[in-house]
Amino acid sequence: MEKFTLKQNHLVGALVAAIGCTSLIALILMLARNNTMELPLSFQYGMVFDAGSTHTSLYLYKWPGAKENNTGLVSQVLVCDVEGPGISSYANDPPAAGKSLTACLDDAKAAISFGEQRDTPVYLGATAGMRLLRLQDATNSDQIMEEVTKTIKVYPFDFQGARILIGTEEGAYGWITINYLLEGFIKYSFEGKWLKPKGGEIFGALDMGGSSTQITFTPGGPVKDPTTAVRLRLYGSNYNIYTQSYLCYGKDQAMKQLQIRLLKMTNMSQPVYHPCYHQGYNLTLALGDLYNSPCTEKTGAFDPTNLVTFSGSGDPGQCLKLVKTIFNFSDCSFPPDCSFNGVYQPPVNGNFFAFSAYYYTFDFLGLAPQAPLPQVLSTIESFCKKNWTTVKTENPKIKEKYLQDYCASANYIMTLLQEAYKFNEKTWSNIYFKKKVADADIGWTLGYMLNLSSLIPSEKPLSLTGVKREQWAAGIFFIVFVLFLSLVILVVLCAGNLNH
Ligand SMILES: Nc1ncnc2c1ncn2[C@@H]1O[C@H](COP(=O)(O)OP(=O)(O)O)[C@@H](O)[C@H]1O
Ligand SMILES: [Ca+2]
Repeated sequence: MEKFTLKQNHLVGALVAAIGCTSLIALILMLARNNTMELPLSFQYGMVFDAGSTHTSLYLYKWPGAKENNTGLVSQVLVCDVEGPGISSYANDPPAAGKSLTACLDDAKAAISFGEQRDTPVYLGATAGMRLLRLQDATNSDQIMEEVTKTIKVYPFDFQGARILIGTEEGAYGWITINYLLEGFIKYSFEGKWLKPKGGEIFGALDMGGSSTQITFTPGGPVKDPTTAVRLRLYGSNYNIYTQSYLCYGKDQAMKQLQIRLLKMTNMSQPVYHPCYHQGYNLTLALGDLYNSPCTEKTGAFDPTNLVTFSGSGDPGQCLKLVKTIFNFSDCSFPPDCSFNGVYQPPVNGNFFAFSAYYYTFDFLGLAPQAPLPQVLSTIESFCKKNWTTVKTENPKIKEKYLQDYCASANYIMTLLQEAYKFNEKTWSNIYFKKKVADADIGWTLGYMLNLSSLIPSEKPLSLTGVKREQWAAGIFFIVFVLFLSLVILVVLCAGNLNH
């Protein structure tokens, strides 16, 4: 009996020692794994060409590599401004559109380590300038897209395609960019958990391009026109957004529309007085340059070489009146929920970022991101009344192509925001005129890349490393506890054996 108990004790002892050893190995392995998690992370890169109607820019982004890719950690590394005009301006020389991109591609290549280049996705998205060109000449727009594709393919990146975005995408991706950068969808908390930010606010997006303009927001009620609704599932939550893109209502096409109205009103008698241009400013254009867009098409014959001169009269009241004539505020199939031209829009809701030409115009006028409405109105009025010589001498460094239009574009912006979108004295303060959020430019490019590279999952990620911190702590605690218990049992067994 005694012999048998002793044998049993040895057996139990061996078993406990084995468990102890296994626990010790597990502990060492877990600690080692934790150490590797603390090692500096490698980065992955991605880039997007924003081929706008007036200008192309390349945005390079980076984020920590490996498993950390679905976190709120994508940041902007560089922006490269392509020399020359937008790609749609190369209608007569498509290969030149491709060539224009090489300097920026070289810059991006220099910024990415050799080993990472092949894994770097590159996208090119063209917007309203190419939408307009496609309407005029689809073959020509295809040629330009082919040429930019050819150029990018020469580089050692992972080219993901060049395409023309539809207005809905342009609006929705701008909205995703803003709310991603604000961490409005999800936030990585201090305790290492993914949380939906409590009371975290979702911002709307107001984008003013050269050829189109977009408004995107989460409405307070249901969307009555399904063609304007976009459903998104991001990090386990559903978002129903309203988005609308207005082709021909970007800043530059709107400026052309004003010129056409004036020409029609004045019956071509020269010069044509322009109330939105400063006194003393004269602009002479060939009719061919005026009627060259689907937004300003002329019915009937005309001589494209004929010249027309617009002469500034610097009259802000008349300018506002003129601006209103390019909107139709009377037709509406969803009364009273229309912006203009019969387009449905629910009442604006929440805060908004107004970027691109909205920002440039307000920034030029020296207005703060949230300048009060009366200050905005008086600033615009006094600026429009300045004569051209004063405007030029006060702003020697500003390009004339921008300077000539700030009065007109400010009045255009105010009419669009107040009369069309229906921002009032109360909701005006919900608009922030901004260029950047969290050190990244506001625009559709980041949202586009996040979506196409699956960097924003539909469902909530478990945690940063795949193992929650509490689970990891519980594991360590359990192993240490088993080790301690094994030690106690061994000591008890040894003491028992000695007694025998
Ligand atoms: N410094 C500036 N001052 C005023 N306007 C600017 C400035 N820089 C860019 N813009 C305007 O911003 C707009 C950018 O539009 P863009 O992205 O090229 O066109 P789209 O988005 O319609 O394809 C254009 O109207 C351009 O004139
Ligand atoms: Ca744009």
